[in-house]
Amino acid sequence: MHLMEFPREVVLGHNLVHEVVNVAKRLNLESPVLVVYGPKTKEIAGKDVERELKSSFDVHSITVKEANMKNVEKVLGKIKDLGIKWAIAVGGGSIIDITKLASYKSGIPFISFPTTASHDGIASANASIKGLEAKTSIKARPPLAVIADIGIIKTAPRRYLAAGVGDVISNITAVRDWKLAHKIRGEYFSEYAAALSVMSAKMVMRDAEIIRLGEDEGIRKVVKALISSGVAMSIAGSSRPASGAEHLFSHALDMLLDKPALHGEQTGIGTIIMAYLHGINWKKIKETLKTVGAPTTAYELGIDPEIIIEALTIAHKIRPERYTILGKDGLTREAAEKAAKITGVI
Ligand SMILES: NC(=O)C1=CN([C@@H]2O[C@H](COP(=O)(O)OP(=O)(O)OC[C@H]3O[C@@H](n4cnc5c(N)ncnc54)[C@H](OP(=O)(O)O)[C@@H]3O)[C@@H](O)[C@H]2O)C=CC1
Ligand SMILES: O=C(CO)COP(=O)(O)O
Ligand SMILES: [Zn+2]
Repeated sequence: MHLMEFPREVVLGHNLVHEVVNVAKRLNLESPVLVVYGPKTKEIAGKDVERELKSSFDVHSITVKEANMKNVEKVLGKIKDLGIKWAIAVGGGSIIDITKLASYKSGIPFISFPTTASHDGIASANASIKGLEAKTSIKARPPLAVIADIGIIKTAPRRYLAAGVGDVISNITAVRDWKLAHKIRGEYFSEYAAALSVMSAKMVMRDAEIIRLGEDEGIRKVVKALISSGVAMSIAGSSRPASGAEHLFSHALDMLLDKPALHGEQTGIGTIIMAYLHGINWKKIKETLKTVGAPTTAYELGIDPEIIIEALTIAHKIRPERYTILGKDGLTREAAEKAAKITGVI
């Protein structure tokens, strides 16, 4: 059986803190609600969401930070102890993932209230939690609703919007890898999921000049692309349409570094290199990332070139069941260095 679940409502616009109660009421959500935020996102929007909800619901809140199992358990504990009926995640990818997994494990719905446009987990059904045996995302459920306030997302440093482009542009190489796995390994391939995923990437590439400005129009475009990318993953029933070898490279960096760069920054650079390996137009990908202000070199990423090479050589081991351009044996050190040098990443 292949169950596809999607958000019931996606609200995109301005001053949406006031809209949270209306959305919750339309979805027949009841008290008590748990608001989940991080230390920063509490100040950015969390407290306001909490205040607004208090007019109609019994409200509890919790501050968490890193997306690890300890924090998921903390949120789960609150949900169980307080008999929470639904949750709302106000934050970046980490806060959304913690809430997504806790809500899935406890069987309650959650609303996604992103404060950045930096990742395509906003509307997706999977959660990335660190410290698990799986170094990649695991299955959960998508949010019941997404409320994306452009004014709030605009307050995030520009770096986050550029990272969002890096996460969406990954779809180009992810779908190439998926097609390869379909041809070579007979893996299930969804034309619809692949088409939606590639379209999202192509649209941000086309609109890079608008996105670069960091104004409302560009933010809207990135948010829509991130949501579409999440929907493509739900259609596929896995992160396949949005995660190929470029994501394996990013996961490898996460393993090797105490302080990795932003997820989307790393996947963007991974896309340049994997596009080169696929023999497609990697220069166009690099140009798009440059245009939106995303890093395109190890130096800009703040990562030692040696670590880039190492990540490229170990990436294929991270999710061996997902066939990619890296093949079963991965890149030799020489091949990794060459690919990184030719593309100007190191
Ligand atoms: N589930 C999925 O399908 C996917 C999941 N991911 C995951 O998402 C995570 C990456 O998300 P990302 O958003 O890049 O990073 P984080 O969620 O880790 O956020 C990084 C920092 O940005 C802060 N922040 C959030 N919003 C704002 C704002 N408006 N202004 C200023 N600072 C802000 C956060 O604050 P605070 O400290 O308050 O939290 C945090 O300190 C990774 O763990 C990745 O694996 C990525 C793609 C897909
Ligand atoms: O980040 C993701 C999609 O953008 C999720 O990918 P993974 O399943 O590789 O963690
Ligand atoms: Zn990603």
